Amino acid sequence: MPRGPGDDRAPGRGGGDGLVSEGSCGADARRDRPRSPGAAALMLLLPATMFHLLLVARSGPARLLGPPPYLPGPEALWSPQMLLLWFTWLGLQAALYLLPARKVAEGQELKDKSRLRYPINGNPIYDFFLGRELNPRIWSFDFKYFCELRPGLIGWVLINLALLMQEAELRGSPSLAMWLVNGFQLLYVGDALWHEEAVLTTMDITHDGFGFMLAFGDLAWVPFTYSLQAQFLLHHPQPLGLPMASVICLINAVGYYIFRGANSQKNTFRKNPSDPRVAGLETIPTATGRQLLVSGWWGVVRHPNYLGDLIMALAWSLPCGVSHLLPYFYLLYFTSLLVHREARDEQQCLRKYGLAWHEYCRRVPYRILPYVY
Ligand SMILES: NC(=O)C1=CN([C@@H]2O[C@H](COP(=O)(O)OP(=O)(O)OC[C@H]3O[C@@H](n4cnc5c(N)ncnc54)[C@H](OP(=O)(O)O)[C@@H]3O)[C@@H](O)[C@H]2O)C=CC1
Ligand SMILES: CC(C)CCC[C@@H](C)[C@H]1CC=C2C3=C(CC[C@@]21C)[C@@]1(C)CC[C@H](O)C(C)(C)[C@@H]1CC3
Repeated sequence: MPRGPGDDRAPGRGGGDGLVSEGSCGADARRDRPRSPGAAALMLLLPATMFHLLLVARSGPARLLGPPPYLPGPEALWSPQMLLLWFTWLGLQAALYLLPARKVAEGQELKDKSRLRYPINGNPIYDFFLGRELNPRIWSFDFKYFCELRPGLIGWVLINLALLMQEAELRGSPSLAMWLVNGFQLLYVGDALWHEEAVLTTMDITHDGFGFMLAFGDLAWVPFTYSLQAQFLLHHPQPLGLPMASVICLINAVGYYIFRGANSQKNTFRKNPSDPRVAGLETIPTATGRQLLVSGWWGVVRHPNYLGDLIMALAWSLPCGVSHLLPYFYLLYFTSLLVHREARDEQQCLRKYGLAWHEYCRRVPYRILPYVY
């Protein structure tokens, strides 16, 4: 297909005009996707879970495993003003996304050897859940890339801030636990935005379609479920002494050090294997010409970045004390998400690298937690 106006792909074989199409830009993410019957259930269960968590967080007993303390009336669930506010927020983020980009980065190589450009300043039910379009775009607006980092993540820390300010109004000043949760999660979101380009090498951008999971995940699950600890603390203040707060800060620092170190090492290596920061690392050659790191962070376990992320998830829950299970929901959900994600990535890498991946698994036998898993 001839390259039309607004084509956002770097030169390469294949057609496509930057619009969503069946061509290279409309790459179909379903190619090698195993079927799973759970998608329909998840599309009902996930919104219900999110509402249950938010209702329980506001209730006195805060019993995660019990029935919701009350069911709000329609007037509490529907507000034209809130809908307008949400679309205004989305519109603002979309407008900021469309501002002239300081830099334009190229994405991962597509099947037709072309690469999409991203400004740097997302069976019928199952496909709907996991998405069909790998790169849903209208001209240069990439819906998956836009949703991945901006409205949900920035919305998450804004909700946290609103809860911190509400606690200040309620109790005179925010609690130390609320400050910690706000600070840790602001660091996490700020890091994601600072390393915006790194999202181009994540599975969501390179492999997953933009369907219900990523749309709901980015726009609802992240802002309203990831702010659960702050929600809980507003309604269930927790005493936290400086010694314990210091230990929790250390745990978060260790997690962030591993998370950032591992992600930056792999992303630097993928962008330029000769970069002095990674050139000395031991690698395994593969038939694709790409190499696999087998020393450094990626020689400890096969997903060191997941380990760092999980350690931070623990640090986000600890300020909420141990009297309730609710604040640990994120850690439980996130562990299952990353275990499932690691298994999906494992299958993709086995297809990509064959014997080289077997050799990597032999040399680095643990997936996420050394000597455990
Ligand atoms: N907070 C949240 O809700 C979530 C956070 N995350 C975080 O997102 C980050 C990215 O995770 P994710 O997108 O799953 O994927 P990863 O960043 O872990 O990337 C996986 C890819 O990295 C490459 N790779 C794997 N092993 C090696 C190696 N030894 N040497 C070189 N390249 C290797 C492979 O791709 P290739 O070889 O093709 O380059 C593989 O497919 C993680 O830190 C994770 O914790 C993820 C999901 C949810
Ligand atoms: C609702 C479902 C059960 C689960 C939906 C999962 C999504 C919420 C996550 C899938 C991958 C994500 C990533 C991040 C946020 C959560 C989602 C969208 C991420 C942007 C968080 C910040 C990190 O620094 C990152 C590495 C950029 C993450 C990329 C993956």
